[in-house]
Amino acid sequence: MTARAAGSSAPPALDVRGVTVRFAGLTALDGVSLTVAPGSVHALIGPNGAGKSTCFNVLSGLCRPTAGTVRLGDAELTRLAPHRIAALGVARTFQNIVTTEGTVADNLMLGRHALSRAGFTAGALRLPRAVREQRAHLAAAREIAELTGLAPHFDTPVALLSYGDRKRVELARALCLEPRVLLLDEPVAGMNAAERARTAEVVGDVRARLGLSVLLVEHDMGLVMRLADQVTVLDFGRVIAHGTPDEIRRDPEVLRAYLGTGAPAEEDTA
Ligand SMILES: Nc1ncnc2c1ncn2[C@@H]1O[C@H](COP(=O)(O)OP(=O)(O)OP(=O)(O)O)[C@@H](O)[C@H]1O
Repeated sequence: MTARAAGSSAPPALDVRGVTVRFAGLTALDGVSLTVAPGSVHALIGPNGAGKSTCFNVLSGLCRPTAGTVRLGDAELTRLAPHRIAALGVARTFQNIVTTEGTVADNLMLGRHALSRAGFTAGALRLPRAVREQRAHLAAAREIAELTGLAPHFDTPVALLSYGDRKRVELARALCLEPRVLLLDEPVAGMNAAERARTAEVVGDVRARLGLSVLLVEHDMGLVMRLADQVTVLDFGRVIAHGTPDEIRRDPEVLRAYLGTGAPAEEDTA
């Protein structure tokens, strides 16, 4: 795999400082700070409406914060356009988007598009440089397919895959950007127990093999507790707790925040 994905050097820390987002009178995020340590899995949890998706939207450039900063190492990400944030090594998946078009290979090659250097004209004319580059991208896409368990389906139309596999195509497509930080928005939402367990395994493998950092939004507490090194808890746009999964499980503020929406009980992802 190419240099950035090989994990030869640890990714820089993703540092979120005092981020506030207001939507016409509603404060969706209120001075949120958290740091995703290099190479760690960091979970962002909280009841419905707590601000998790808004936080992801700020980190990926879809939403401009009213105040605060986001940095990846020395690079300032605050208010950059989404494609510039992706180019700096932050890739994301979306909660509700599940691919239905093209083959697995087509989708992964779309993920490689941002890394193409040869340009459209050179590609269309099949100039040698463009052909070589295309071959290298295809090889990288195959490696990602292997890592995410999609290799047997590489040439299969995604419409024919199970829901769990289709959601993993999204994860694989984000990985094709060779990110240093991966933002996973509810990667197991809607999956059955077997699919959730498989995805948890894939995320663990991805982190171990590629050495990237993962920020994870997920309602499945079993998955969070199993994968996360650190957990930040949001409630009504504010950070109410931060710690290891064990500390979070016992935190009275967290238990209080979840009362009425169901305590953060662990679902079975084993
Ligand atoms: N574009 C928007 N305009 C106005 N309000 C918004 C907008 N996006 C989010 N909100 C509000 O901001 C708050 C935080 O929403 P957000 O979607 O970030 O929460 P969440 O923690 O991701 O919730 P869930 O777990 O249900 O996905 C909610 O009150 C929501 O209604």
